Amino acid sequence: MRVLLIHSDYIEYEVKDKALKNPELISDEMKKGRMDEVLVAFISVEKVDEKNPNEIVDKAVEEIVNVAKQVKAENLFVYPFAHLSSELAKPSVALEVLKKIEEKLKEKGYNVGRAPFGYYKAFKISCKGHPLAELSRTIVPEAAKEE
Ligand SMILES: Nc1ncnc2c1ncn2[C@@H]1O[C@H](CO)[C@@H](NC(=O)[C@@H](N)CO)[C@H]1O
Repeated sequence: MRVLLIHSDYIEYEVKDKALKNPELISDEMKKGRMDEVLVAFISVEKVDEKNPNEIVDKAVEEIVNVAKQVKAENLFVYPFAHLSSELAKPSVALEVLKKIEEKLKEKGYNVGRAPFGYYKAFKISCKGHPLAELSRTIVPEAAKEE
């Protein structure tokens, strides 16, 4: 999994078109969204993550929470982003992983938003620009490390 973390004044998105034949079913209210004072996690779920999706979810949650504590962010935003890797997991696995990350972050007490999966989206983001405002993480299942 590849994660790009941007500590932002805000992020806003607008769904434009389907990018998959069967994108996530969404309500009209999910077609646009905005979150302020937010740590945004752009996430590419990778093929190697299919070896142990649950482990990847837990590791990603741990990494995101670590950064959230450092930058004192209480609002988190999970953004499906298929552009951080050339070896993507299949959409069915990726969506489940992203939903579980959202769920577990909420269980830890954060306000969590998530952009719809499987769409082309316009988005605007305002990076805060401090030294920890732009970070990236590569997360790999233990099983893959032994190969
Ligand atoms: N392995 C994966 N990890 C994360 N997101 C993934 C994915 N496979 C599919 N998606 C979602 O489907 C859209 C088309 O690839 C993706 N759309 C995007 O990445 C938008 N930024 C528009 O390009 C994304 O919503």
